[in-house]
Amino acid sequence: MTGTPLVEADRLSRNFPMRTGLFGRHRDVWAVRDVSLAVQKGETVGVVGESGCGKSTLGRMVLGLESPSAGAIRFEGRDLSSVAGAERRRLARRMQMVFQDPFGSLDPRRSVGAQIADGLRVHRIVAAGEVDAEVARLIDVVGLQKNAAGRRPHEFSGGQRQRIAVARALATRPDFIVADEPVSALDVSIQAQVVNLLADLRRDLGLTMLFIAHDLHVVRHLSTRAVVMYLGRIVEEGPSEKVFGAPAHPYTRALLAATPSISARKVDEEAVLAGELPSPANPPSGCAFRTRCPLASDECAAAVPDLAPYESGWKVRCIKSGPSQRRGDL
Ligand SMILES: Nc1ncnc2c1ncn2[C@@H]1O[C@H](COP(=O)(O)OP(=O)(O)OP(=O)(O)O)[C@@H](O)[C@H]1O
Repeated sequence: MTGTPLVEADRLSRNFPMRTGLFGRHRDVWAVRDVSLAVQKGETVGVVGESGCGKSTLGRMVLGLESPSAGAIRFEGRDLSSVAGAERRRLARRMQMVFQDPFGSLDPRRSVGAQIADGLRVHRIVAAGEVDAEVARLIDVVGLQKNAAGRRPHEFSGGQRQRIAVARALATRPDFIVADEPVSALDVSIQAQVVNLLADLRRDLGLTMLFIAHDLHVVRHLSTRAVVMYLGRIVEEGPSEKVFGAPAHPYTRALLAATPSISARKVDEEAVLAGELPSPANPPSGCAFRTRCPLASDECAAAVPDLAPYESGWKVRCIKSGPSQRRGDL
C-alpha cells in the first residue's frame, strides 16, 4: 500500500485513572496501548475484540473526540493536535461517527429533518434555500420514506433510526466514518439491512471507514482489513480474508471458534476461549492473553511480544505464531 494514509494512528495510548480493590487504590486502566494503524483512502478497517478491549476508545481518539495520553492522530498527514479553529472545524466536517445507540444520539423532541439539517447548516454544505431538498435527498439515500423528515425519532424502528443516524453523518459529506457497533443494538433480522446499506454507501460514495464490532460476521462482511484487539493492544492485523480464513493469533482463533458459522475450518476445541477477560487495571505480565491461551508457556510471561510481520501486510503479536511456527498445527 502506498501514499499518505487518510487516517493514521501513531503509537496511540490512553489511560484512565481508576479506584480498585478494597482500599480504593488508584490504578491506571490502559484502555488503548501503543496502537499504530494506517487507514488508506477507500479502505474499511474492521476492529474486533471482546467488550472492554479498547475498541471504542480507539475510535473516539481517531476522531478527536477523546484525547490520547500519548501518540498522535494524523489526517492526510496532519497531526490533529496541531490543528485548531476554523481549520479544525473543516477537518471535523470530513470525519463523522455513527454510534451503537441511535436513540441516544438523536434528540427525541426535534424532527428527523431538522436533525439531519444541523450538519448542513453548521458546515454550510448547501445554500439555505436548498437545505430541505438536500435533507430529502439524504433520506432517500439511506432508504427511508419521503415523509420521514417531518416525523420524530420515536416514530421509527431501531433499524430506521440507525438509517437516520447514517443520514446525519452523511450530511457533512465526510471522507471518513467511524462506525462504533452500529448494528449490535438491532434485531438480527435488521442488522443485515443496515450492514448492506453501509456497504453500498461505502462503494457509491467512496467512503473510508473504521468499523468497530464484536460481531465477527459483520466485520468480515464489510472490512477489507481486520484489526484484532486484546486488552488495549493490537494482537493481529491483516487482510480480512486471511485473518478470518486462517487466523494466526490464538486469540483470533478463539474468537472465530466462538463464531463457528463463519469459521471455514473445523472448530478447534482447543481454541475455545477459556476463562474471563482479565481486569484491564491489572493485566497479566508479558503476553496479556497467556492466562487464557492453550499455547502458553513460561516464556510468554517474560515480555510483551512484538507485533511482528507474519506475512506481507499481516502482523501477529505472539511468540508462538511467528512465520517459523506457521504450519497450521498451532
Ligand atoms: N471514561 C472512562 N473512564 C474510565 N475507564 C474507561 C473510560 N472509557 C473506557 N474505560 C475503560 O477502558 C477499557 C476499554 O473500554 P472501551 O469502551 O474502549 O472498550 P470496548 O472494546 O469498546 O468495549 P465495549 O464494546 O464494551 O464498548 C475498559 O476497561 C473501560 O472500562
